[in-house]
Amino acid sequence: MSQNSPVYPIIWQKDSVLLIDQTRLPNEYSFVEINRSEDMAQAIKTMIVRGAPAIGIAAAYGIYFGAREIETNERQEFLQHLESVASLLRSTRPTAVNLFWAISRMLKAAYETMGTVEEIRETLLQTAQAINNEDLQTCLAIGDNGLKILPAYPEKLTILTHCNAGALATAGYGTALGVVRSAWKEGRLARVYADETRPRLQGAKLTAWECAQEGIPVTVITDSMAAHCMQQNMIDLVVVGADRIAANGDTANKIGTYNLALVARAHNVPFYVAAPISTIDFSLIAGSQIPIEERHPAEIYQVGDNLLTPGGIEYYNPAFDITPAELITAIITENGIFAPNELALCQPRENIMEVF
Ligand SMILES: CSC[C@@H](O)[C@@H](O)C(=O)COP(=O)(O)O
Repeated sequence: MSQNSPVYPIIWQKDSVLLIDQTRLPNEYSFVEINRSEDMAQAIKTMIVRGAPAIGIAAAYGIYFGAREIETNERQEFLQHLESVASLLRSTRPTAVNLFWAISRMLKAAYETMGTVEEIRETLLQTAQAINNEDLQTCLAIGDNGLKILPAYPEKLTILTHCNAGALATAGYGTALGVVRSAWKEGRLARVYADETRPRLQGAKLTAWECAQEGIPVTVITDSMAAHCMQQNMIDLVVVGADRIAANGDTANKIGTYNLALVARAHNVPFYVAAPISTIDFSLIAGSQIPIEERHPAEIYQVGDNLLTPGGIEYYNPAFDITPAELITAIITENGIFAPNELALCQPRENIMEVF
């Protein structure tokens, strides 16, 4: 199995969590210490921690912090309090299903522990740590599975990716960037092209930073340059992450992913999604049912203190879009590679979404 990358965005230490502050990268590599559920909810909302698997892990620790915040030995009162912490954490970001998946798994662990409140707290800590550790293993497996698609392509590949689906967006290593890392380690990667990813620039700031850390050759382009690069035969394949995949394979990912998939189809460039099975929402028949987060328009009109647009105008700032399954070549998971219309074969680890 592949070796890990050195970037861990969520670190458990003694009785708090250290988050890499992703709003400050690449200019500053610093950590924020969190030990309260409300602060964890705020960190997810403000994108100190971001990326579908990472916000799931962060929310799991948030539930554990919530469990420490109530002084009671009464089981029912304790579980009720956990439910309200869960509601707060669920309200932070609507699109990435890993958030809801992780919270459900935490609540299930609490309900199924028949011991004292203190024993439930201990179970919750262990469950949060398990979610974190498992995600790292999952990403390594996705990276390894990604290698299986490479024989069909040139010896030295150029891969285009969008947003940041790297170590920073997961427990470590990454999903789409995990495939890139594995290809690099196998000597199969010539270069990765990173879309800058307007408006929050996760590609320019985070993906480029991660690649630079490990010496992976990276070229940042603006989102509007992808079609030109494909027309010039500069791109062998596209690999992106996902925030939520419906049962029919329609995939929600960072805004601009759909454009990229259309452009890739127009140029016969294969378009892969790399994601853990916890990102598949088998309760949704199609992508049209996936809730799309809308964020503050300042993300569009303001950079630092500079205003980019005139006053008195309107904005629309959806943070994600839906790529229809028919534009996706295949979905790379920890359990193997699946055609988007064959997702039922990948066997969800547990269909927890239906339990709660
Ligand atoms: C492995 S992360 C996959 C996705 O979460 C990623 O591509 C993405 O869209 C992240 O969006 P963000 O708004 O930065 O949380």
